Amino acid sequence: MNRKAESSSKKTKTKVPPAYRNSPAPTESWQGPVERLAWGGKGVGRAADGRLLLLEAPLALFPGEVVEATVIWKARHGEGRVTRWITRDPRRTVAACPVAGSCGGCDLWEAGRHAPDLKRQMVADLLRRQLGEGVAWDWRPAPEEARRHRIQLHWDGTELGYFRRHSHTLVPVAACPAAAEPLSLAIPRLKEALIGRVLTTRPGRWELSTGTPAGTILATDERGRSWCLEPDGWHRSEEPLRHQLRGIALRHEPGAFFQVSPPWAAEAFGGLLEAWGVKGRTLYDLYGGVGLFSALLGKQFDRRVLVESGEAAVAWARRNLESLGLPSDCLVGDVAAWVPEGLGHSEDVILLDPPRAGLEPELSGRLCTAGAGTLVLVGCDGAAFCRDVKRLGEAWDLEKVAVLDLFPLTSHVECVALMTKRP
Ligand SMILES: C[S@@+](CC[C@H](N)C(=O)[O-])C[C@H]1O[C@@H](n2cnc3c(N)ncnc32)[C@H](O)[C@@H]1O
Repeated sequence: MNRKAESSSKKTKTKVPPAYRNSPAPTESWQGPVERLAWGGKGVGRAADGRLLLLEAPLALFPGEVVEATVIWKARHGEGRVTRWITRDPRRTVAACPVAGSCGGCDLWEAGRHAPDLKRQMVADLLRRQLGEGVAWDWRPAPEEARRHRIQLHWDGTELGYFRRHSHTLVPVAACPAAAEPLSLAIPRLKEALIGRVLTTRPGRWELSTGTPAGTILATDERGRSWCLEPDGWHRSEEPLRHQLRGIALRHEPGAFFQVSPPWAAEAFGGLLEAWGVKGRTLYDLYGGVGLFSALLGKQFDRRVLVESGEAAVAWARRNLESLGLPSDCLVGDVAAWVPEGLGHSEDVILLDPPRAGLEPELSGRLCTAGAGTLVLVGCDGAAFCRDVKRLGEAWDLEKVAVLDLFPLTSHVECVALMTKRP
């Protein structure tokens, strides 16, 4: 093929959706019942020859529903997108969001008030399969009023909105019912300022965030520059976000990691750690962010060592814990490199809250040599969490598991384990 013919053939290639990319297999149509929900909210179906099928639908699937899907077959299983419902579960409801189904944010809108039941089933299935029948666990549902205190929007030069699921196609939004009301009301104000060139007009990501209680609104661009929304418009701001949570004050840079729904997260984690009686001499707060867990556990420990890779987060952790009168060593570092063999003494607690991917294998191995008597593992990806609990199981006994519904309307949850060191 000459160069011209080659380049024209490239131009005419059709765009393949990400879930179907790299697949040599053609798509085919499948019809059948959803047997159960797998981890992550996908429905499990089965082909006539018994092969497993993972089904994705934009707004929840209920076990027992009969659906039609477009499927591609991989080596061992199929992946399908639901295109039609043959039977619908009577619990399915109308989504209270005009862009539900097209925006990639909340995947359980049509489950309505039954969404927590679906999540609970999903988690039960995962924990039973991964950790065994005998593991008892606590479920902490989200309160009705839990809302997001930060949302990530995209500006394409004309429209402001969320990305469509599995794509970079913009879905314009004028409001977001999953966000705290002041944040939702700020969306059109941000768009107005972008259109009016009051704020930088370059296409890119914007984060809208608010503190606790929700009130002050900050818009942060990709370069980390923030503007505060005042009655007369947006003003450049260097101020941190401020949260009052369970009687403690925390501050952090806008745009940095903090719990999505801080009042509920603080209540859920704080209540749980209190109920579990987590206390001791030194707390190793690993992946510590701006010090949320060190602050929540406060005077339950004589001393805290916080390790976190973000320099700005560590600077805020130092200020936060100092203001709370909690003596702490806050260190910038990679937890996997920092954790030594034999960390801590029997009265110490190691608390780990890693990013989604969980713990690196060498880190789990080193934690198995620790001298600390108690370990708390927090994980926002259930599969990675179970894998890490099993790896740590070489030296640590699993005492308790709790699952917190920190992300209402989505199939995401936060898993927490309490483990004690075997003598
Ligand atoms: C899930 S967040 C938890 C933060 C904090 N515990 C909280 O609840 O606010 C994970 C944190 O780990 C930090 N992090 C990511 N990789 C890291 C690493 N290899 N070593 C240390 N910190 C890391 C991130 O910057 C982030 O602040």
